[in-house]
Amino acid sequence: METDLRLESSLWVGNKRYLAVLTGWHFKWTETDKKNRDKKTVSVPVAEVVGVEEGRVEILPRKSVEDTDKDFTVFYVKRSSTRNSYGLLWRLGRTQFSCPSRVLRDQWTKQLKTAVKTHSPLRPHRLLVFINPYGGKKKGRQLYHSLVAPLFELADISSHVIVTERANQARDHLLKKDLTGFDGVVCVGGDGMFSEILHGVIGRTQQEAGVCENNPAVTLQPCPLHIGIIPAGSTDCVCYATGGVIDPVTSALHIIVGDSQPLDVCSVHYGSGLVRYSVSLVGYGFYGDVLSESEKHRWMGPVRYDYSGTLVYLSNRSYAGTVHYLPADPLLSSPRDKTRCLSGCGVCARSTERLFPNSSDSGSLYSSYSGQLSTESEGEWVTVEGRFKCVSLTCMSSSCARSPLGLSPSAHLADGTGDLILVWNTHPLSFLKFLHRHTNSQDRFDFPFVEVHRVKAVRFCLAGATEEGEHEEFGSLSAAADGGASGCVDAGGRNGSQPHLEQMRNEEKTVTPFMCCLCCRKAPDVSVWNCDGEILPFTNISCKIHGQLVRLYARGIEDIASIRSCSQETGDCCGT
Ligand SMILES: Nc1ncnc2c1ncn2[C@@H]1O[C@H](COP(=O)(O)OP(=O)(O)OP(=O)(O)O)[C@@H](O)[C@H]1O
Ligand SMILES: CCCCCCCCCCCCC/C=C/[C@@H](O)[C@H](CO)NC(=O)CCCCC
Ligand SMILES: [Ca+2]
Repeated sequence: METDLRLESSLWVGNKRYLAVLTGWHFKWTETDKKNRDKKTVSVPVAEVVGVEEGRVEILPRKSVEDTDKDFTVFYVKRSSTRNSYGLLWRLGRTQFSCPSRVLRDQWTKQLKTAVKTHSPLRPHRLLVFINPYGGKKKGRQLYHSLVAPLFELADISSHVIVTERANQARDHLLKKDLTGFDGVVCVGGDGMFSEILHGVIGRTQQEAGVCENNPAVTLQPCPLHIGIIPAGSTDCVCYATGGVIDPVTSALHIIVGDSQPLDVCSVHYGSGLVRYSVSLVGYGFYGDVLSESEKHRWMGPVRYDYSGTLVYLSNRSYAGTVHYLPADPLLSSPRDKTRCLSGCGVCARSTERLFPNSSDSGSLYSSYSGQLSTESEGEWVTVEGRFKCVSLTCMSSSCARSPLGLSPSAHLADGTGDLILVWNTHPLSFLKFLHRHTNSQDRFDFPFVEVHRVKAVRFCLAGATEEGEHEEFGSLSAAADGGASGCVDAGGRNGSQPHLEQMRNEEKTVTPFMCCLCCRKAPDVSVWNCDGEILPFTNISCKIHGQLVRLYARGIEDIASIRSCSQETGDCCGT
């Protein structure tokens, strides 16, 4: 195949002559002088070619085509670093080539298009796009139409766009409507909008596979539809943590080239029911209180979190509880090993082999997934009881602009584990130091009142609450040998009605002390759980991490050093 696709000829860019070569994987052009000596080379991986057009074409600020016989234009990914982010910005590079003849021009465009098809099999052809017009600074619709839609058009992607009119419309659509022909789902919005898509995509997949989501012991079916995120929210934590930048053009280009980043998902259960899924934060205490306070100040927009964070910090609360956790294998990785999960991460790749052992290629999208319960041995549960400032569980680093290394800088996106961070009650100034370290690269776990554990599952109990009943449901992760499909009740999020949870919610309310407001003198005994920015109506919850349950159109955070060393130079840039 390599040899079939090879093409080599002289081409002109402006008034300079280049030797252009298309091998299987790369399209390169090298400037040559009159004595045929090589000067600089531009090399673009074929998988990062966005589009090939006949003539002299521009797409931004608006599309213009000069339909000449001997010219063609190549659009491709061009990288640049950014000052306040860890990842790389992707921009649209563009080079216009002139050929000596029309025949050669047609040969180049045909070969390039074939090479692109061959080397990026996961490129989407048809996408379902949901825009939340009210997310973040309310610019989602404008961002999509001005920056993203022209790129999708250039890449021959057809999209069905739905501007949402209510919360949960996107989730309900994914659960109920015909999704035939779509390769992926794109959300234009923030973490809340992503969460809707996540629930829709996971729920739909389990529904079609006959798997019960309520049972924490069951192995959920990985989702075939990819999810793309065009960031237009307040925190955009999922986008930041999976790419290192918050930038609509970068996200659109990752979607176009069909990048595929697996992501761990945590299911949160109460008793025998699924409550929600989470990818970034399941947090009790400080983060729950900040969220609950910030909901009163939504009108402030993204600064509501800073305002509420200050108020909650000043209220100096801590909460009693018992945390049970199931440690992950300490030989595989550790939350304090000072490594970072970067694009092509070895820890995540080895987890793919462990999670999907019969698959020869992780890119084959779970082709050998059997739907069986995990055979991994369960290990010993550990119990910790005390008073905490906060209890946080995160499946990934949860980095965001506020905290560029996140809650747990060495957490992995796709290793099948989460990091449990326990912050014991401490002096307010010590807690402030801990919080402050989230804004820089100092070790946030290097305090005597902080512990962090890499885990597969967690349970939380209010102090004094009996564990009976609840624990029987979750005591053994491998107990539900029926695959979970039998006797299952409708899971939370499936269609908006959650009758089994509604009843339990009422029961729990009768034993949960009233959550008082900040102006009361007496501090409340009980906090709330923040689950990816949603307040949970339960306190005694169980969580289980599902390795690589979904896939995003992303590739993790690119290591700037290794990209620089690959000596890529690019042509002119027509991105924004
Ligand atoms: N048309 C709509 N009207 C009202 N709410 C909506 C609509 N569409 C979606 N939503 C809901 O709005 C909530 C918040 O949206 P989103 O996540 O996009 O922005 P955000 O809250 O500003 O950002 P972040 O979640 O990153 O902090 C989501 O939970 C989503 O369910
Ligand atoms: C002295 C300076 C103190 C600064 C403290 C900074 C600490 C920042 C930690 C950031 C953790 C982000 C975790 C991500 C949570 C998201 O799933 C969720 C939905 O968007 N956001 C929030 O709940 C919003 C929660 C916002 C919490 C602040
Ligand atoms: Ca993980």
